Amino acid sequence: MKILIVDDEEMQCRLLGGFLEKQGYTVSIALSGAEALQRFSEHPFQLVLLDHRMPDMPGDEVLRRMKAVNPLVRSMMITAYGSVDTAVTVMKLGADDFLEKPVDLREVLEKIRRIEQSVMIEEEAAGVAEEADRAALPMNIIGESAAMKEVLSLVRRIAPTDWTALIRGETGTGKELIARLIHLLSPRREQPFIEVNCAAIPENLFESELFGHEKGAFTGASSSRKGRFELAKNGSLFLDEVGELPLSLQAKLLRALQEKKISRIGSEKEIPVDVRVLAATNRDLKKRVAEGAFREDLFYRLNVLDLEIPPLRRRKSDIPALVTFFTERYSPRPLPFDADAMTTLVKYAFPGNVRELEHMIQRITTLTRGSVIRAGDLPPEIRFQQATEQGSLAERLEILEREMLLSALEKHGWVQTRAAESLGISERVLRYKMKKQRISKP
Ligand SMILES: Nc1ncnc2c1ncn2[C@@H]1O[C@H](COP(=O)(O)OP(=O)(O)OP(=O)(O)O)[C@@H](O)[C@H]1O
Repeated sequence: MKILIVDDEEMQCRLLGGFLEKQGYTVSIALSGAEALQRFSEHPFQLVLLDHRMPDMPGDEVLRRMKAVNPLVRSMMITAYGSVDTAVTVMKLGADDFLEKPVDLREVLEKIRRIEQSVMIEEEAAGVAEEADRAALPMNIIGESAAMKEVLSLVRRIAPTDWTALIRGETGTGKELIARLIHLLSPRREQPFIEVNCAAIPENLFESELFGHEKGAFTGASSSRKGRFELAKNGSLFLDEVGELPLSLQAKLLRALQEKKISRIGSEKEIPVDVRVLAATNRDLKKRVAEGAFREDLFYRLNVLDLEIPPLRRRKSDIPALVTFFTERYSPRPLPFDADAMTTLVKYAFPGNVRELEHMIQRITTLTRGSVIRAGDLPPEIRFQQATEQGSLAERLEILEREMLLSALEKHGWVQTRAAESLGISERVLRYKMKKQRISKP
C-alpha cells in the first residue's frame, strides 16, 4: 500500500514515515497542503494521513481536492488531542478514520491494517477478484452463506501475503480449517503446516515444544530435538488456542516473531526461522489483554489480520449444505433428510457449531437403518429444543424416552436383555419401543 503523510511538522512526518516503512509500506511525505496535492496528482496513493491543521490549507480541504482526483482514496485525519471532539466530526470531514496527537504508532498500524482489509473487501464486492473467487478451493469447505463467502473471499486475498492472522471464532466454527486453507492458498503450500495446540501442552514442556532443545539441556533431554518453529521452516505455524499460552512464554514467542530467529533450549546459537504464523482463539483476546493475562504487544503482533468466523447459528443457510456434505462423507448409501428433519436442524442453535453438526451426522448415519432421516431420528437435544419451544407433553416424553433407550442400549453394548433390565421393562417392551422410535443397532 502506498501512503502519503501530510503534516507541516517535519519531525512528525519522519517519525511516522520511518515507522511505516519498517512495516513494509511505501511512504512519501509532504510538508504542506499544496505539496500534498502536487504529489497526489503524480502518484497513485491509496492512503493519505493528513494533519487537520496546516498553515496553507486545512486538512479537510486538501482531502476534498484529493477526492476530486481519486474518489477511492482512503484517509486518516490527524488531529491535536481534544481539538476535534468526536470521531463523527472527523468522518464528516470525509476521512475514514482519525488519529490524535501524540500519535500512537501501534494504533496507526492497527487502523491502517483495518483500512487495508476493508479495501480488499470492497474490491471484492466490486468484482475485482470475481474470477479468483470462482476458482475451486484446494479443500472441501462449505460456504453458502453470505457471511462465510465473505470470510473465504478475505482468505483468498490475504493468503498470498506473509502477514500473521488471528482467526477468531467459537469452538467448532472451522478456525483450523481456515488456517489450513490459508496455507494451501499461499506460496508456502508445498512446505509444512505445523500445528501447536497451546491448550494441550503442559507449561513446562512448552518452550521445548516450540523452540526445541539440545542434548542434555535438561534432565531427560537425551537427544537434541527440533521445536515446531524449526519444523515449520518456510511453511506455516498454526498456534491454536493461542489465548491459553502462558504469560511466561508469550514474551519468548514475541521475540521469535519479531526477530525471526530462535534458539533451542541449551544452546546460544540463533537459528533463523522463516515461518508464517497463523493463530486461532475462541477467547476474547482483547479482554484477556485488559485482564493482564495476554501481552498487548503480542496481541498486536498476531492480530495483523483479523478474521472472524461467525458461529453457525448466524449463518444458518450453511446448515443444509453441511448436512449433505457430511452425510455423503459418512454414509455409504444415499441418506436424504426429509423436510421436517432439515427444518428442525436449521432451527437448532448448534452451540458446538460445525463440529457438533458433523458428529451428529456421523452418529445418525451409523444408527439409522431407514432410507430417509426424519425429525424423529434426530438426537434428543435437538428435538428437545424444539419440544421446549413448541412440544406437547407427549412429544417431550417421547424425546425423553428415546434418550433413555439409547443411553441404556449404548451402556450395555446393545445387549437388549441387559438394557431392558436396567430400564425396568421387559425385553419385549424394549423391542416394541425401539421399533416405534426407529432405533436399531449401529
Ligand atoms: N465450512 C466448513 N465446511 C466443511 N467442514 C467444516 C467447515 N467448518 C468446519 N468444518 C469441520 O468441522 C470440524 C471442526 O472444525 P475446526 O476443527 O476447524 O474448528 P475450530 O474452530 O478450529 O475448533 P476449536 O475451536 O474447537 O479448535 C472439522 O472436522 C472441520 O473439518
